[in-house]
Order: sequence, then C-alpha cells, then structure tokens
Amino acid sequence: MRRKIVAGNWKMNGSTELVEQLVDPVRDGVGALDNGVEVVIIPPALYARDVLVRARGRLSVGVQNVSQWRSGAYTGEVSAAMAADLGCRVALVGHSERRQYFGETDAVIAEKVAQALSAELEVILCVGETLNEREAGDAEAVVTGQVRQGLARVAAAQWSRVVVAYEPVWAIGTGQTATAEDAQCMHRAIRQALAEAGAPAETISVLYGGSVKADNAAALFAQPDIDGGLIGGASLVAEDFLSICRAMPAGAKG
Ligand SMILES: O=C[C@H](O)COP(=O)(O)O
Repeated sequence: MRRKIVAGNWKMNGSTELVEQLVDPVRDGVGALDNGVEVVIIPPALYARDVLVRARGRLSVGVQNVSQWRSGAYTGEVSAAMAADLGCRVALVGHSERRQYFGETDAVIAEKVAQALSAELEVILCVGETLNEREAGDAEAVVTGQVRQGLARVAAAQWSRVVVAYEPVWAIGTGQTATAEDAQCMHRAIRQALAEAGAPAETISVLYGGSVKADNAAALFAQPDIDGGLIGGASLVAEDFLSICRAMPAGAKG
C-alpha cells in the first residue's frame, strides 16, 4: 500500500501575512478529510518555523531545497540537518527550477538526496522532461535517467522515506497539463525504473505536478500509479489547495 500525498510548494512566494491567512484553514480543512491523504506545506525556508507552529495532524512542513554539504563555510546555504532540527519532515530536491536556474546536475541532486536522508528527512525527488525533450521523443529516457541518477545513493533502509514527483517542465505554471493517461504512462515508467534500481517500487509514492487545479486533480488522482500531487500556484489559496486535497479518492493505492 502506498501513501497518498498532496504537497504545496509555495516557491518564492509568501509573507508572514500569507502564513497567517492560509495555514490555519488548510490545517483545519485537512483535519476534516477522511480520504487518507497526507498534506505537506513547503514554504520558503524563512517561513518554515511560522508554518510549523501552526501545523499538526496530517499536515506537515517541508523545505524547497537543501545544501549538498553537511555544514561549514557555504554562505547562504541551508542544511538538511537544520531543516530537520526545526521540525520539517520533508525536503524537495531537484525541482526543475533548481535544475534550470541554479545549474543543479543529477550528481548534485544525488548528493542533496543523500544529505536529506541522512538527516532523517523524507525526500521528494522532482523529475521531468522539457518540451524539446518530449518533442524529440526522449521524455521517458530523460525522466527515468533522472530517477536512476538522483536516487543512486539511496540505501536499502532509506527507500521508505523516498517519494518521486513527475513534473513535465512544459506543464509547470503554464496552465497546460499532461493528460491523465499520459501522466499515468510516465508514472508506470518511473515505477519500472525504481524497480530496476532495486527499490521496492510498488510501495513508493509517485506524485504528479504541473498546473494541477481543482478541476483536473480528480482525473489525475484516479490513475492507478498517480499517488498524489505537487502543487505550485494553487497551493497559495487555501480553498483551491483544499479542493485538490479533497479530490483524492478514498481507496488504497498500490
Ligand atoms: O512544485 C510545483 C510545481 O512546479 C507545479 O507548479 P504549478 O502548479 O504552479 O504548475
């Protein structure tokens, strides 16, 4: 059986005011759900503590990035151990915006995954192809390669803290979503790649991200290999985010 997860990545958005307006209604709304979904808020690291003091129950808190180094003279970096020390449960690693704007390679991402897991955090590894890669027919090879390389250093005992998020880059923030069927195909391929990497693939949650909204979430979450969502823009409005959490079907996955 797999965990069903909806994570809200605020990206570089938010303020003290947004934390005050959004977290309590989301927490209370999640508390009233009976579909078994676990919900994560992933604010900018500076607001993690403010979100943490308001989050409880099935609402947990994550960070959007961690350093590939454990500690030391790395000005501006936030370590996985610091995030764990604060009470965060989850680290997002390898988001396409980190790959695109900060030059993160699969090798660096593998280091970050290792740091997060050794700090006892859960990891959501983000993977996804660009439009050019899809049009060239390379989408599956690119995505499964990112899975293999990003998770190359995961030890056998750590797989229970690994989640993968498939986000086609062309669908992020564009209003374009992969069809539920296309997303399902890629999720199946990701699960196959996980199995080939020696992971207990049928137990690992694979989330979909990229313009997920209240009106397309149910069709995506109904697919057998889509175990939840990684939500950007729609996670900044409590009612939009909660509608997506509510779209998760009640039955077991996997
Ligand atoms: O991390 C979240 C994703 O990049 C999706 O963002 P979006 O829902 O705004 O398309």
